[in-house]
Amino acid sequence: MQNDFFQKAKNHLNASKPFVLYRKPLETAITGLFQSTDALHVVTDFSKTGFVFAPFDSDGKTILLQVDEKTVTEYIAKEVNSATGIFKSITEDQDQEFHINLVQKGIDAIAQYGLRKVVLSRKIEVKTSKSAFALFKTLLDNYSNAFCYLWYHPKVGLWLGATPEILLRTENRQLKTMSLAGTKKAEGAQAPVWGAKELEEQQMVTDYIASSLKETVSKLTISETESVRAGNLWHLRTSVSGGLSNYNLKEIIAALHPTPAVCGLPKKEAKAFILENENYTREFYTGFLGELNFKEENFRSSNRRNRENQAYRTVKNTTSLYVNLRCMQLKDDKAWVYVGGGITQESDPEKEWEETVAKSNTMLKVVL
Ligand SMILES: C=C(O[C@H]1C=CC=C(C(=O)O)[C@@H]1O)C(=O)O
Repeated sequence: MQNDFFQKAKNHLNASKPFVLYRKPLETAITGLFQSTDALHVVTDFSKTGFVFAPFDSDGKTILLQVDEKTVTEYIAKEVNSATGIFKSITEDQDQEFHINLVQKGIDAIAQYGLRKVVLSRKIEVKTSKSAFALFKTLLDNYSNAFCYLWYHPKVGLWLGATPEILLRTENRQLKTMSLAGTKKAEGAQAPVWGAKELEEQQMVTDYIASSLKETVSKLTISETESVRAGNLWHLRTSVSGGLSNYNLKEIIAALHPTPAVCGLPKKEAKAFILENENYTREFYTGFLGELNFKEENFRSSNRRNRENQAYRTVKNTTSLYVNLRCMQLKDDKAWVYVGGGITQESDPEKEWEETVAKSNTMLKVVL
């Protein structure tokens, strides 16, 4: 079964037809969605059904993969060696100098122009001889609590990732989202002791999400903040949930994306700073991806006295979108790995550089 699943995807890739393979966090089922033509469908109002792939810059095109065929199979993850190395790219020395200067510029802009936080990132180019499918399986084996995917469209490109961050999940009129920010390298199994910089940086994301959803969400619930592990890193996470008074996905997405976990605060100024000062275009890194308006069927049986067993079928409308972090783009024998981090007044440029090195390990350890 699993061979057929991957063979079908390989055939699609060879025929230059769009598809996506993915596994949700802590699940064993992998899903393949296949589009039968190479048409480029663009999302305008988020009312259609399909798999969305959206860029960081919301002025860019959000792609919709139309589901002409769907297959699901079980994937038994292989045991992996959890050792991590330090992988150096060819241009690391120039990259380091540029990134440290960029972070310093960000800190200066925070002091001078009323920015509170800006997320600054870079792109690392490495050579790889591994196939997209081999890389995807290694992601599945290594990152069981991430959303792992392999996405392809002949007119856009080939992307892979293992992201720890949900943008949003809706089930009918229930909404769940999260604020994920703050990073520390894992040393042993113990959660780290967080510093004021990380706590403040993550709190800004929580406050922003809560205030952005104020109008559209009733009974907003904000959880305690907890430490969560993603590969060799720890992050701070707060869950946010509530009921949607008005189900308008386009509005909700516009209110959330891009959150200060990937852009900054105030949003408009931080985005302008990023577009002007990063020396590359993020494309789909720090965008979002996932299932849009899927129908989930549930069967419940009722065993009431004096009645035959009856099965009730309920259909839920669900959307599950993830932020495109810990990801890479593949082209020929090259992989571009994308990494960034949140800069605040308290940031130390050297440490921010090291944080991006640690984050890049998530992808580089599977590529090299
Ligand atoms: C922008 C990235 O991470 C975000 C998500 C978690 C922690 C982050 C941080 O500590 O800066 C970032 O906000 C990235 O991994 O490329």
